[in-house]
Amino acid sequence: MPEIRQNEKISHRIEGPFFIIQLINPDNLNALEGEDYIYLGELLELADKNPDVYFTILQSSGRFFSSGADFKGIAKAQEDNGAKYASETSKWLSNFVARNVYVTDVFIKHSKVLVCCLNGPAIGLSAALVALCDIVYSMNDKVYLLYPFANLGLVTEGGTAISLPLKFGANTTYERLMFNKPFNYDIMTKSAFISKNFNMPSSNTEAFNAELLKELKGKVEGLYLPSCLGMKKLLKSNHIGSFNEINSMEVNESLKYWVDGEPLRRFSQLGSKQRKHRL
Ligand SMILES: CC/C=C/CC(=O)SCCNC(=O)CCNC(=O)[C@H](O)C(C)(C)COP(=O)(O)OP(=O)(O)OC[C@H]1O[C@@H](n2cnc3c(N)ncnc32)[C@H](O)[C@@H]1OP(=O)(O)O
Repeated sequence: MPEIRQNEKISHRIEGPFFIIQLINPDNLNALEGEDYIYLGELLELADKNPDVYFTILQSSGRFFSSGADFKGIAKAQEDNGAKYASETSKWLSNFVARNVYVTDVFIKHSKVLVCCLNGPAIGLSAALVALCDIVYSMNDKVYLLYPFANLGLVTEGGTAISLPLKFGANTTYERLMFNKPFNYDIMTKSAFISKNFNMPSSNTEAFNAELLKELKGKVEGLYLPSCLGMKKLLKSNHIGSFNEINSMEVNESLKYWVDGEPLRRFSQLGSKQRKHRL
């Protein structure tokens, strides 16, 4: 495997045709900073380039899959002033646009089958990446996806302006996004977003990950795996153009919100617990 730097919040390994990526920072509910999302993207690129890999598996740890963008990281970006950037636009192009567009693009164009082991809730950009996966399994019925853009002064990102209507239907998407409500387990099962619920207790994510991987190993036995990649390519071709277009539109639309400063005010309230998401 080609070398890649280490990241203390994300591990990876290869087992047979599976490239397994695991979020390993349960203490802050697997929140990710900008650099972590870039690292995740780089791992996906490694999996993409490896001819022995057919499935990229996303696992997590603890009680949340991921609570999204780390508000401490966003505060750091705000302090990132000095002579480094000529303007607020320049700062947020670097701290937001470039990162978001990159990680979303890597997920959109990924050629291996993307499997998400959803052990718990996912929020924000992380939830957007879950919605870009090809197959999702849940640990139990406590899982949900929350896209709190309306509560944070943001707009859709990570391709959600297209992935959510495609996967959950347009009206459900409008209602959940406009009023900042989670896509809960019932919605996810009604729309067949979740392929199987493993019905395991929330305290046992490692057992869920192990059981799911064992099941996947059984499922791929005897298959001609290049067929899986060929089918993924064809299935993806239905919407790839729209995903690429929306990725660019979303970040460009968001930029003015960052420059205006409303997301920062709201992320800071979230960090100091003056603001909460209604769940
Ligand atoms: C690049 C810009 C892109 C933005 C898109 C996004 O991703 S927007 C989404 C941003 N994320 C959020 O809005 C979620 C924020 N977190 C919460 O609302 C709550 O923590 C929760 C997820 C609803 C869980 O609440 P609960 O009461 O169950 O747990 P705690 O709040 O006590 O959290 C436990 C510890 O984890 C820390 N933490 C949680 N989320 C984040 C986060 N996003 N960033 C940083 N840290 C996070 C939390 O602070 C607690 O740590 P302590 O040290 O114990 O205080």
